[in-house]
Amino acid sequence: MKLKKKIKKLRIIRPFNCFMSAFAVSIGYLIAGGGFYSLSKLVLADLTTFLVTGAGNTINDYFDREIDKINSPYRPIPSGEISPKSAYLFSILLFSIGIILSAAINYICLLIVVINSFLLYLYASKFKSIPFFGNLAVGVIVGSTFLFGGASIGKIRTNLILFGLALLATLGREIAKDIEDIKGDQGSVNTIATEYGIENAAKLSIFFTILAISLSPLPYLLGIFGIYFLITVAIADLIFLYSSTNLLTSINIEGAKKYQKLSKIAMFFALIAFIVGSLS
Ligand SMILES: CC(C)=CCC/C(C)=C/CC/C(C)=C/CC/C(C)=C/COC[C@H](O)COP(=O)(O)O
Ligand SMILES: CC(C)=CCC/C(C)=C/CC/C(C)=C/CC/C(C)=C/COP(=O)(O)OP(=O)(O)O
Ligand SMILES: [Mg+2]
Repeated sequence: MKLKKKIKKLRIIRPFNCFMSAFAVSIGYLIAGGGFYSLSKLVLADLTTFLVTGAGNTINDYFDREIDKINSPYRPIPSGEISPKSAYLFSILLFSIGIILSAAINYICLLIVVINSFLLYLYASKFKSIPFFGNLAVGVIVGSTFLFGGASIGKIRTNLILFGLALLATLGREIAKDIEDIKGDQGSVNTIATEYGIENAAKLSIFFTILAISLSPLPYLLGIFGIYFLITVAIADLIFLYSSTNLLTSINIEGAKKYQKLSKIAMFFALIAFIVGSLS
């Protein structure tokens, strides 16, 4: 029973996001030409990313513990499963292990992890309350997963297009998530939704999502990936498009909730498309 409770507490790191981030790093590694010869670097990079993502999600819940009593009362801290102090210390431990592991890869990876760790901490404690800038910080961090995968074998510039696509799609999703969180954010966190209204936030969210969709054929048009990528990424684009039209027709908290969940599924299919592209 005790082990079950401990495992349940680990949901504070949002394991699915940790795996998804590490998966993106593996894709960046593959596309940059990583092979079996440097698998140890890939394993270290994936583990580092899993831990730093978990640390970022945990410190986010620590600083959001008051607003999450309204926005997400089921999360581990507001539900009383984990004390704020334990969550804070656990997050710092994960950041520390991630930084140490990245030093074993190379200096570029160490630099990326230190920058991302500070950005994740500052996002949770300060940037989240700066409209748009907070969303942009999350987009940059998510996009950096592809750069980190290439950096593990010394090729940081290889995945700049994937960085841009991930940044734009994440930016769209984060702005919509702030619509979903507007009740708890009101009066304590300044977001595009709280400062400029739900309708403007929805339009800006859809703008960045459509921009990401429009640019998604670039890896094919530039000859980086083949036709199988184009076919597979079209699935992701269709889900992004469906989620955006959904939000456009129901510009409210429920519409934003549905949009951001569909958008995450689209992101997963986009990752599959990148894998297909790198293997075909
Ligand atoms: C159009 C096109 C091809 C776009 C590319 C989309 C793409 C590949 C995006 C990157 C996906 C990725 C690597 C996600 C990492 C995991 C993740 C969902 C991170 C976001 O975390 C912050 C978020 O606010 C956490 O909230 P929640 O997901 O609701 O727990
Ligand atoms: C490449 C390396 C070394 C690390 C990457 C680290 C990554 C990809 C982290 C995952 C994405 C990320 C930026 C998470 C930040 C924490 C977070 C949950 C942001 C969203 O916070 P809120 O706006 O409070 O939304 P919630 O309602 O989901 O808490
Ligand atoms: Mg939060």
